[in-house]
Amino acid sequence: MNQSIITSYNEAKKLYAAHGIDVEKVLERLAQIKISIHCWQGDDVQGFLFKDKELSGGIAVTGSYPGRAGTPDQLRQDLEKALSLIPGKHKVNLHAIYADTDEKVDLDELEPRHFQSWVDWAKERGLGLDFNPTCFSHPKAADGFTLSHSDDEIRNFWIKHCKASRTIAEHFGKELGQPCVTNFWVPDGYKDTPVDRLAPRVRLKESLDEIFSVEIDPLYNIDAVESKLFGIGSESYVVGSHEFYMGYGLTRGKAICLDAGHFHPTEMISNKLSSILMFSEQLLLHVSRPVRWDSDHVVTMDDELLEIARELVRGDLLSRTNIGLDFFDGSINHIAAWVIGTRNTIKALLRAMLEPVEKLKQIERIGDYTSRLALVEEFKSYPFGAVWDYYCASQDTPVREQWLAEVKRYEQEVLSAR
Ligand SMILES: C[C@H](O)[C@H](O)[C@@H](O)C(=O)CO
Ligand SMILES: [Mn+2]
Repeated sequence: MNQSIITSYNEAKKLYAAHGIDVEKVLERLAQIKISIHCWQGDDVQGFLFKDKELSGGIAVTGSYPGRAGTPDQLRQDLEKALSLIPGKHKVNLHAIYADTDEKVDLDELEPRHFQSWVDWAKERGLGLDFNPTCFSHPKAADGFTLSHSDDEIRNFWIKHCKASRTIAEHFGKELGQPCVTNFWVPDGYKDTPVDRLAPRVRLKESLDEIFSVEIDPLYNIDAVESKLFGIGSESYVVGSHEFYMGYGLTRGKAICLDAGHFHPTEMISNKLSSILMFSEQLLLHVSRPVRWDSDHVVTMDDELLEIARELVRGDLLSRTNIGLDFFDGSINHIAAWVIGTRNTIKALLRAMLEPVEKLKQIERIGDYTSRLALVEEFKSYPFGAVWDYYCASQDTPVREQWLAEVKRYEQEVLSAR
């Protein structure tokens, strides 16, 4: 390792040690944290099951940056490149439309064998897999309703798909020796104000109860349910609102998924974590970045990211929180997007771990808000960057922006040939 990285790290260690922070222990802890890296950033949420299907469900990818993955092999190759530039051991998050098969198979007929190549790949690389049923980009979701559809035939199709998804997830968990988190998100909602808000919610509840009626060992699969405030075409009403899934998750023992982009623009998910985890065993996060709306921008080191990380660290919530990413930016290099968003998420956790949490809590308890503000502000410019550089180097990943040259080289040699 470069001597200047070691020298800076040792100096930083002394500054943190003066506040009782053991940097080596922090790095050991950081290395245990898995981020669930979403495959869909790699191909603008296209998937492989249905060729040339329009993305639907009220979500949108803008931009047409060249080189997106067009086959499962390309997507895995790109993920490997991204993973080689991100410190730590992580998980990859798949959607059902990423099945790797030549068969003509619909969503309700998917089986674990259609994902065997992903399992083999993950096993070989020591990665975990997470999963999502895909309740969009399909003719049976064309009118914007799936699990809460008023037509039983359509609703049953989606119930079957979600059941199949849990069987696939269970297989992932068994094969990979770590639980697969299966996240249920449906786009169902109305563009304009509905007359009956209740009936679709009753149907969604019934569909979910039917899906979850099959017991699966949590050693293999953990279910999560994701709410949303609005989508494109569901501006006035979303069936699976935050209140709906809070109630559903808490009464059914399901993890609640909080997506940072699924709330009012000034409503932050960081302020929800300690409340939800007081009553729920587990939580799933979709770390994303809304810009004016649920725009799924690449995660940057903004105030909210740091606040999410602080909440997880200060409340000792990390062991019960599954951290997933959810952004899709088609205007920049797809691999760079993964690397920037994932490195930022890990770096924010490191920053949070390098704060004198116990000391700050004690100061707050005795009402010394002056010292609280002073210390929190001073710690913002403590040398966490030196610790981050050391961590990246010690994990055999590029230090600072060195990863960018590698992405550019890969773009020249691999992506530009697609
Ligand atoms: C593709 C994902 O499932 C999707 O982004 C979902 O998680 C979501 O956040 C929809 O807005
Ligand atoms: Mn999401």
